[in-house]
Amino acid sequence: MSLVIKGARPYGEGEPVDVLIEDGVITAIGPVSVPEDAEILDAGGQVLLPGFVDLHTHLREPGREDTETIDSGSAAAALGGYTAVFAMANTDPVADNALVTDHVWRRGQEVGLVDVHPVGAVTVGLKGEKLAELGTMAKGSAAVRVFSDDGVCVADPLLMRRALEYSTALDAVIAQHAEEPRLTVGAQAHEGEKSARLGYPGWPASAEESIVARDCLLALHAKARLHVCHVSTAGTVDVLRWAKDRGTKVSAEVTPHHLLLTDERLETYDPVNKVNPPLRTGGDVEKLRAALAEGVIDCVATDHAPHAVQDKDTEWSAARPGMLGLQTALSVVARAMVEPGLLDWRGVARVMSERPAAIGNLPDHGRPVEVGEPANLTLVDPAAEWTVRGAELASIAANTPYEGMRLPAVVTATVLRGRITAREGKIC
Ligand SMILES: NC(=O)N[C@@H](CC(=O)O)C(=O)O
Ligand SMILES: [Zn+2]
Ligand SMILES: [Zn+2]
Repeated sequence: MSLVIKGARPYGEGEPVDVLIEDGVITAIGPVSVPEDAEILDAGGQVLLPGFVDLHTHLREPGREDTETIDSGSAAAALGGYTAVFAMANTDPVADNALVTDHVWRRGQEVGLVDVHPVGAVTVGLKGEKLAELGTMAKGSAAVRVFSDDGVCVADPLLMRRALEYSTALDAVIAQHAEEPRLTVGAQAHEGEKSARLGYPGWPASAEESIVARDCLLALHAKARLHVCHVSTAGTVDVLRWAKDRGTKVSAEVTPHHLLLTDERLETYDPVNKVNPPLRTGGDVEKLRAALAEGVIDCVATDHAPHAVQDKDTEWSAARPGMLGLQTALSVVARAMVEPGLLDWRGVARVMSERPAAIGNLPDHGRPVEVGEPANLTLVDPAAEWTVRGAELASIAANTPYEGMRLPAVVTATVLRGRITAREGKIC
């Protein structure tokens, strides 16, 4: 099986080249002689990047298949340019044992559109009381290497310390949803001028920053790897910089929505804007963008969080937090980072593919677009624009905060191990 991508610009640099892919591996770059049986993908000078890797997605299977399944979520991922995603453990039942994590992995391979790597829960039932069997999940067919109680924080410092210590023997990383629960009881929105004026109970920046600081110290002393989920405040950036400077093995992600949207959206009272952690201020957004450009924040992760209409389109306080993200991530990053000149396409490859693949221990993703490398690739038309319509996205749920927005940059094809999984907005 061979595929030729004709006239693509790797990383958006230089003159267009042809890329020959045989048996899932890039075998030639340049002007290539096209094998007779080869499939042709005409790139027309578009940008060729390594396939995107999402460290943080909620696929809702098992348990809430009315909002997303591994099937529908894989389609959304492929259409968004992803070749690998990490599916969070807050399903029902919780992915706190190898039975569930192996099921998620197997189902992802059956669907075959994207590698679905299950995240294992840190604690049994996400209850924060006792450690789950991390070792059994690591040894299963899913070979789990990322553990997280995302949705809730591992708040108990002793449990967090034990999880970090235990993870070192598994070469795993603990991904923390940093939210001190005692500081966010009843919280509904970023605690600030907007929430005060509009009457939303506040979610203070310090609830995130205090946990990140604590966990960085625990990780440093345990010589363990910590990953901070969905960084949302300027203060967290300062803590991360301080921790990295002292040699802490800490990595961090930021979501597309925290790079683009602010608590100005609270004015609408529309729960489509409700998310955890909450949308912050313009000043936070500016600092998050700079930190991502600089590398203090390592990568972009979507925190794709589908919710049913009845759980979302209700009064603000009753609505579930979370937003769709897989199919809009690239375009939002283009708007927030590429258009203002904070990242070029090589930088996009770094934050959406290379760094997340390295953090998630995926040897075959996030690799350079070079001969001998696995053909996990994404083709992007940087000049195109599109209008977001929740109903037209591949997800079962439709809770996008970008409804009706015109966004730059379109994913025109995704290639997984040499096979086209998505092309011109359609699943292959
Ligand atoms: N981000 C959210 O607002 N919601 C996530 C949970 C989480 O990421 O904390 C969800 O599972 O819906
Ligand atoms: Zn979270
Ligand atoms: Zn999440």
